[in-house]
Amino acid sequence: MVQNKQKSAKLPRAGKNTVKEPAAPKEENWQKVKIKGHVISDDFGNYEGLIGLEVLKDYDAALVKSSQKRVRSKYPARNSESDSEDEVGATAKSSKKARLAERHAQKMQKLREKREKRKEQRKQKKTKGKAEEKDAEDSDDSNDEYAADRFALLRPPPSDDEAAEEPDQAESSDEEDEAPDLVPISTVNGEDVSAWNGLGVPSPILRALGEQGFKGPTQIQALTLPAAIHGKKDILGAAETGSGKTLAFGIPMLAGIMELKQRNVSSGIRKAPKVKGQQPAEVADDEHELTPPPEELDHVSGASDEESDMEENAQRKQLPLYGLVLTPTRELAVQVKNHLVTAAKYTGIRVAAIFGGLAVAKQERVLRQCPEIVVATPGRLWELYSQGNHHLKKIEDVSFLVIDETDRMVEKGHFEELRSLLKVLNADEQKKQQRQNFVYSATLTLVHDLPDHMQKRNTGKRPKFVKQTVDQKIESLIEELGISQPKIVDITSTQQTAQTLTESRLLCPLEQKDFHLYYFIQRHPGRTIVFCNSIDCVKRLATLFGLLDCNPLPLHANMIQKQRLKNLERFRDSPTGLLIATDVAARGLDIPNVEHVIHYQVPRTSENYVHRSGRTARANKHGITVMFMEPGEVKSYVKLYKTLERTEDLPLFPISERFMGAVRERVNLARDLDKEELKLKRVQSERGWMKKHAEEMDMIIDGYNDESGSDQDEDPFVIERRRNRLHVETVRAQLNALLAQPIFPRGFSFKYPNSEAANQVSTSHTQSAVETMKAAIEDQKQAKKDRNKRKRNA
Ligand SMILES: Nc1ncnc2c1ncn2[C@@H]1O[C@H](COP(=O)(O)OP(=O)(O)OP(=O)(O)O)[C@@H](O)[C@H]1O
Repeated sequence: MVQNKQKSAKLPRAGKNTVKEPAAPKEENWQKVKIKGHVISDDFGNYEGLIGLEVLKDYDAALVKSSQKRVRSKYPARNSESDSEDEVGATAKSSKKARLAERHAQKMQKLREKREKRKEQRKQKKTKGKAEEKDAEDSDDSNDEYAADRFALLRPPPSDDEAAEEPDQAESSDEEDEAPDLVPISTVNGEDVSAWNGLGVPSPILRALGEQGFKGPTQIQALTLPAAIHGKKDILGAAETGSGKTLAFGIPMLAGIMELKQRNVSSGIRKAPKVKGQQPAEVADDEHELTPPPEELDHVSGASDEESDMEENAQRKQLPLYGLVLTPTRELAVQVKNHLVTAAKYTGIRVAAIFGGLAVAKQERVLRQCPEIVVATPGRLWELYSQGNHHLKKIEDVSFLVIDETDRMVEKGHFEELRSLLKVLNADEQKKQQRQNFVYSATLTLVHDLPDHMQKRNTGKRPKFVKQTVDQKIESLIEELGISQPKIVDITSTQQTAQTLTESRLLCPLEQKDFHLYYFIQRHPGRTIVFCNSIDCVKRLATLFGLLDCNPLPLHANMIQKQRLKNLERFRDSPTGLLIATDVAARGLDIPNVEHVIHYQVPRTSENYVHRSGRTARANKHGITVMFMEPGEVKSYVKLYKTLERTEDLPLFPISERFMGAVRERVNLARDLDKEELKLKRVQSERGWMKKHAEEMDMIIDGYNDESGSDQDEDPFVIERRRNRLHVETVRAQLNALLAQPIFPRGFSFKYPNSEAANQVSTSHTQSAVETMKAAIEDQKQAKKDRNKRKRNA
């Protein structure tokens, strides 16, 4: 249903790196064209025939763009500032109810006029071009190659003077009421945001995006928004870390909720498949009184001025829960909630986060407000749901389900509660079909080699076990989650990590890892996350680097939740912050300007490597990752390297031995201090224990009961404690004296030998870690070329 010329051009297929930039439209003259591939009918879209195009697996975005221009001319761009001024003025003049009623009456009047006009036009058209139309349809139908469900009628939205459309579509013009939300706005605060137009982003959301400085969609957003907003399709999206996946599901969910509210429907963004003799659960009512646009509802606090608390509670109990977002970690739940709140600023949609570690009573209070979107970790959600929480009971009817970091969430042995939740969510087939699902992760399409024990059993001609393909992985996800007909967008590169990330590794014996870490932090100050494989390792490093005055902020699952969130806040606030964390911080956390990610230990899985590394180099910024490897970790590194389909070893991060002496001295002193402090604590706690028991038994033991006794000096415990304390103070004084001196003097510049290059790499104190590494990579390349040249000449 595109023009003949476009028909012959191959439409891009969604798939690994296959989604291409759209070509410019060639002709404006639209007509029916057959399209190969699956076409989903447009249920609730506002761009009429366009939707057919947008929901196509292989749709051509160029066509959408050409139509978009027409839409703009129909709804000329508004100046958002002057609009908002008008609105303020209007609010001052009339009461809210009167204004809404007036607006509604105007809309209905317009709608009636339009319908009349269309009917008139249709009549005229029918008598004129009946013969022509029939011919065209006959020729289409006679072609057996295309089944009926593979057709879509695509045409630009009608302008006032244009011929009319298909009767059934004209009859369903109640959806035109939603058009004003899609009126494209071109500027927000003087910034051009027109790049968002045509994707279906309602203007209140666009306004909030513009205020955040998001001038246009990221690639994953551009590729998924039309199918999600217009086509109401389930989305399975894989894109690199930091590429804007949160808004790729957040925007369609908010847009969908706005639409449901306008239609005054509490659930079911999609029409349920028709079953003979059965009415769909909820049908949008043509003549239903429109709910006020969300931005005009005083959702959170305003309404309570006029209503009593009880009334308000009773009303809120009726408020639907439209969207549910599940995340694997508590910190991610908080972050996603914050992203959604910012994007929903002008929609009046309320969002809450529910997660473990905080008081249940507090979260129940939050839920009593009946937020329209709940972002949650599966454990706490299931706990509250099982207890019969009134608002969470509504998850059975949610219209939008997001499973963020899906591959992690469905991992065997994790998040058992997710399976229970899915059973509840998918219990009713009709509700399941009506729900729109979003499944996103940076490593959704990463597949693993068979584990060693399986490979060993693969003897003989017919292998017993075969590696799962990407398609199989996706199919099993679709089945497990109960998704129907998703649009799959995979734009991850083969290397899986962000294009702007510089990757490197550092080889050193186990006991030297601390030296190298301290060297790195001192040499390249900047916001750094150090990832460890265990909580014990995090604790040890946090103590050691605390003694070295690096102000480390630990983050692991055994910390109390408030402290976890506080440490993240502090890290966010400090430009040279040092976060030492387990993989609890590996996924999804979006902390701006993280410059370095250090894998203190080789990650256990390639997914962890990709996600840990993805805390830097986000949103097209540059960043570096350094993987510390001791000889015992080489095997894990090789496995990781194979899964990530790397063909070249990660380059080595350059270290200057010249400064390592000073580094070792400090780290060793800090280690001593740590040991001595531990000893002192142990002696003290032992003494406390003895004293307590002595008191309980009403006994007097020399040296334990009273320190001021005359024979105290003879007490071996007191003597030992005094000696320890003295030693601790001496070591601390020594360390403090050293720490007062910079290791790398300001203004220095030096050359360090590169283990792979014959020549030396020069650096200066101002050079960042990324620059240092890039220079080293260039040098290593040059050295390799020189070596090959020498070999050829020899
Ligand atoms: N259209 C946009 N323009 C500019 N910045 C954007 C846009 N969309 C999102 N961002 C910003 O990009 C950053 C990364 O986004 P987000 O956290 O959604 O990435 P992600 O793909 O979910 O990453 P991860 O895989 O690590 O979870 C955020 O700071 C977000 O505010």
